[in-house]
Amino acid sequence: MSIEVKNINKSFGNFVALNNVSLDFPSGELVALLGPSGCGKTTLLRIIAGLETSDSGNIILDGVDTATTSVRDRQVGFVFQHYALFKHMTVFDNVAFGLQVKNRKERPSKEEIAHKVHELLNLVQLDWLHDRFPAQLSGGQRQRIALARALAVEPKVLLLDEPFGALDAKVRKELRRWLRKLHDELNITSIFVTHDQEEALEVADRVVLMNQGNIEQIGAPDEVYAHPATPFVYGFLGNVNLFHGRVEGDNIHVGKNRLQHDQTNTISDGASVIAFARPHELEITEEIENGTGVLATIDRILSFGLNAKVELTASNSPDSKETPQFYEVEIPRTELDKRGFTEGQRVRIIPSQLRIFEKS
Ligand SMILES: Nc1ncnc2c1ncn2[C@@H]1O[C@H](COP(=O)(O)OP(=O)(O)OP(=O)(O)O)[C@@H](O)[C@H]1O
Repeated sequence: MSIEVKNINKSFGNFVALNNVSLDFPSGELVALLGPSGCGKTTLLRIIAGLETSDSGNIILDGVDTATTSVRDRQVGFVFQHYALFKHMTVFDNVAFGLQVKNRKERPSKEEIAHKVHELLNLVQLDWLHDRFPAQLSGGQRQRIALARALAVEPKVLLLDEPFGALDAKVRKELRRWLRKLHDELNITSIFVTHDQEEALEVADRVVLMNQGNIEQIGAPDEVYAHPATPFVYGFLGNVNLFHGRVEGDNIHVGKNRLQHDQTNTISDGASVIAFARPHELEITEEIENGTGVLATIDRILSFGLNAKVELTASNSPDSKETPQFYEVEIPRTELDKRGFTEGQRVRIIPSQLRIFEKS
C-alpha cells in the first residue's frame, strides 16, 4: 500500500510540531523517519495511523483519502518502543489476540488461528517460546513477539516507533538486520521512526531527515550521507568538524587562520559561512609557522582499532573571548605510529575537503 502525506500541519497550543509536511511512501518500501528528539517523527507516525488528527492536510492510503476512515479500517500494524504485550497472556495468546477479537463474520476458526499464530512465530523464529509469558522473555524477544502480533491481522502498512530503542546496542544491531530481512520477505510498506542515524542508514531503503517539524532531506542512505543538503543534515549524519569564517576569493578566513576552498563559483565574496569536514577529511601538519590550516593543540590521542582519533582544540589567541572550537581527526593507526604526535603538541589542521554553507 502506498502512503501519501499531503501538507500536514499540526500544532500543540502555540508549538508547531509539523509544518506543512508532504511525503510519498511508495508501496513496499522501508522508510526511516530520522531526526532529533522532539522533531515531530512520532506525531507524523500517529497521524498516518489515525491515532492523532492533523490540523490540516491529508493522508492518502492507496489513493484513498483517509479523512473518513477509522483506525481499524486503515489496516495499519503498530510496534512501539515499549513492549505493549499483554502481561497476563502467553506469547501464543498475545499473537492470536488481534484475530480473536475480530467480529464473528471475519474471525477465522480456532484451527486457522492456531495455524496462523505458529506460522508468524516461526517467521520471527520464536515458536519454541509460544507458551511463555512476556515476563519470561528477553527485551529483544518481546519486540519480535510484538512484531508478530502486529503482523497477525495482515496489515498493509507497518509503523514502527523506535522499536529497538530500549534494547542494548548489540541486540539492536541483530534486530536491525533481522527486521531488514523480514521486510524483504514480506514487502509490507513500512515506516520506521528512529533518532539513531546508523540504524536509519543501515535498515532503510530511503531516509527522511526531519528537524523542528520540517523535512530537511529525503534520499537513499548513501545519497543523504554523501550529499547532505543542509548544515543540519551534515551535522546529524556522522561526526563533523566545523569552521566558522568569512569568504575572500578562494580563502575562508577563520579567525587569524586561512583555509583554501574550491567553491568559488557558488559563494559570494565577504559571505559568512560554516564549512564542514568529516574527521577523515582533515590532515595534521607539524609545520605551524606558515600556510593554510587552523592552528590547534592536540588534547588526546585515541589509538585503538584500525584508525586512530586525534582530538584537538583550536588555539585562540589568549585574549580571545570566542568559545574554543574542538576538532576530531581520523588517521590510519600506521600513520599515527610513524608521525609520533604527542598530547599538548601544537599543530596545524588542513582540510582535504570542505563543504561550505552560507550562514543565513
Ligand atoms: N500531546 C501533546 N501535547 C503537547 N505537545 C506535544 C504533544 N505531543 C507531542 N508534543 C510535542 O511535539 C513535539 C514533537 O513530538 P514527537 O513525539 O512527534 O517528537 P519525536 O520526534 O518523535 O521525538 P522523540 O524522538 O523524543 O520521540 C515535541 O516537542 C513534543 O513535546
